[in-house]
Amino acid sequence: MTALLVLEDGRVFEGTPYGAVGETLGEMVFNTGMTGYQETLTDPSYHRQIVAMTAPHIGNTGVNEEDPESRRVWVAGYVVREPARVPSNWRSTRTLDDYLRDQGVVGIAMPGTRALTRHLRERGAMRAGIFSGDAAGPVEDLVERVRRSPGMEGADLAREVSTAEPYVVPAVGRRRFTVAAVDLGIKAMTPQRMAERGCEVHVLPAGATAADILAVEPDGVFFSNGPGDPATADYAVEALRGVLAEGRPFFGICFGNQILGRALGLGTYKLRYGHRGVNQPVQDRRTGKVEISAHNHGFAVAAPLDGPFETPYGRAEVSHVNLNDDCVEGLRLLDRPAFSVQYHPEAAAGPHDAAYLFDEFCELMETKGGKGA
Ligand SMILES: NC(=O)CC[C@H](N)C(=O)O
Repeated sequence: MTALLVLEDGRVFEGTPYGAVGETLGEMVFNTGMTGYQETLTDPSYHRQIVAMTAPHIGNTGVNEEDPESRRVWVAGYVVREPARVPSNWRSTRTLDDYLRDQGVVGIAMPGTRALTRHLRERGAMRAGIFSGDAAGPVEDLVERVRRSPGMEGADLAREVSTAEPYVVPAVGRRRFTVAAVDLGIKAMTPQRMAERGCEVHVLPAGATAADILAVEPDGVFFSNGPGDPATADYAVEALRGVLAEGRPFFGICFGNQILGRALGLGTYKLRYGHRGVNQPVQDRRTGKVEISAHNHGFAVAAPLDGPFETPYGRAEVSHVNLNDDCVEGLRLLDRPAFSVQYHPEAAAGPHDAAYLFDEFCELMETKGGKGA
């Protein structure tokens, strides 16, 4: 059986079905990680995106019960070059193909993942569709279907993936801090990394207001990663402004960094094809040290790179930059206890170079947060 990957600019790739058979639409992006495919599939930030893996062999270690970052697979579709024929790992309970089929994720295995990646690097991320079985038809019709689907700019998605109800992740060992974490698409490893450092993490739905957040009486506040266009998340910006006005310690990751940028009055913009993978070089501008880091973002904050700038909450600066493209990778307030990064210090499949940022959040809570240790 044939499967087709159709891009909005009319480019078509042929392959065979992988996972579920049928039709899916989404934004076409690529991920360069050599490892961590389960974490990628279950990262809520990939909601409404079709993800192509550039690593040529996917599924080698099968699927286990421990690595998912959330309750389900979120990618809208999955593109691989060659699926593993004989998955093998002591933790594996089934094959990736089975798992994708079970979760209803339409995918394609195709020889052209390298050509696809080069195309996206030149033309930028774009809308796409995978069609197989009864869904495959005349290519002109499929291109039309893709062109009629919604794009990522202007997409308000965080509330679609967030928890409906608040829940608590208990501290491992003695509780040192109470953290209010707003789930804009949070990954399981994030509260886990905080819990390991003695944080009791109260995870709140995306729509939480400043009053809801402060009602937890937190030592610190956290805003998570999440899908969609940060320019749409006015509710989160407003909630964060309330938190900053109170002077509570704040840490944000990815979408959380973009929301901090917006709360400071900065704009966000769409990158041509974004950063998705586990080997992006980010420089900490305080120390000059370079971290190899995990990324998943298609948007970025526009901020001055040439030194501190004024915001309604005092001075701020760009704390981290990406050495590949000078993109803003972190923000820090100089007069209040708040900072954020565009990349992923929790990185479950690694690398762990940026894990120190969780320690910095704990230090802020200890010195500026009231209750402390
Ligand atoms: N992982 C994230 O939080 C991604 C943030 C945002 N959706 C982006 O693509 O830039």
